[in-house]
Amino acid sequence: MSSGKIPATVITGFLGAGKTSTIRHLLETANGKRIALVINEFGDLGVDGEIVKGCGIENCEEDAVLELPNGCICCTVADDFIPTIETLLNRAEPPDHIVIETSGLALPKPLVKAFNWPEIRTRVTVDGVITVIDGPAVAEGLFASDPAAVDAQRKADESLDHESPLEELFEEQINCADMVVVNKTDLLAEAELERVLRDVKGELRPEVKIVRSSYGKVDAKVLLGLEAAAEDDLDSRPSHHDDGHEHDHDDFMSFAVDLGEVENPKALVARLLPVIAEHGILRIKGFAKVAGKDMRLVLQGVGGRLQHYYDRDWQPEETQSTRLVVIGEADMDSAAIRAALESGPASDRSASEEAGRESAAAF
Ligand SMILES: Nc1nc2c(ncn2[C@@H]2O[C@H](COP(=O)(O)OP(=O)(O)OP(=O)(O)O)[C@@H](O)[C@H]2O)c(=O)[nH]1
Repeated sequence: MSSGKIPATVITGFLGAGKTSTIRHLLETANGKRIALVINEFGDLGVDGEIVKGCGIENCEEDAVLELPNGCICCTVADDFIPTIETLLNRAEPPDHIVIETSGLALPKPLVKAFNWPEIRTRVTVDGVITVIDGPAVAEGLFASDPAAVDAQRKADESLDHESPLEELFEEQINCADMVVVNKTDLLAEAELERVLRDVKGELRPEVKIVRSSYGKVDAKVLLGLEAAAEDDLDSRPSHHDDGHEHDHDDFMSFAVDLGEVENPKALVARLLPVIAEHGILRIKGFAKVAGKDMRLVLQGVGGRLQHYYDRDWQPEETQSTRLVVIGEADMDSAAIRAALESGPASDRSASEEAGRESAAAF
């Protein structure tokens, strides 16, 4: 980059939209570029970092992945984010490019603003903000306002912010974008996709490019090198929080459950699906111990869609158990969800009796 600054790309997007998948593909197509990855995750299991570290991609060494597990990168800028970037910049061999994955609940604009902090301003620039969108979730109206609820809220208190937390986050993330990736096109009929593309386009600044993808398969050449210098262009990226209005951490919550050993993946899925549906769980992910298997099972749920696959052998130092992070809106009933998930077949439960350990945290 002509400025001599190291470029940084911010990858944002709602829970489960496909950020980690996009980053994996980016690393696979980076063509020898030395990329450092900063991963910020909501929930305390570090699932995304683990998945990327286990990827086996050439050029993707473990020390190139730094995790910021505190849930909301935009609110821990001074304590976590700036020191992490400084660490990367001060390495004997600094990276060619920094890629930052925000948690699905983070606001990108405060993060972009942080690139103006004197500690890093002269050495790094925001090459671009890339917002990954879950195409089917947009098509199903997950981020649209609920007119009845808004009306009821307005009647109750005129001064309230009338948008749903999901709608507001979606707007924050696309308002800040330099490029939007409409992902999961494999799950959309052409007409639905066209509608999503049209709707999203209507919300964006005119110069913002939209690309479509399936499983985040967008080449690094497309994603990197936008040269947006977004930190110099904050005014064109409107945010609900420009007036100093605080970013509310109480809209969403996460907690971890430990389900011991499961009989097989099918039984685990059968146990999870009705609970996800009944409680409107937004995201569930983690690793499972399957009876008789040496390999760890990765479990990924976005809304009612569940995927699982074995990624690698359990390591000797790891506790072989099923640990999942559950993420939802703040009013979800964590006690009922925990009870429902733990009431699987007795053989599935044996190892998890002491698992009351709740790492619940409201953000
Ligand atoms: N069918 C389909 N599934 C996808 C696609 N992209 C990602 N997924 C799946 O969606 C789930 C979530 O994908 P991730 O890439 O982990 O999403 P994320 O945005 O990083 O998730 P969080 O970091 O938890 O917010 C995984 O099970 C993926 O395999 C896609 O294009 N099509």
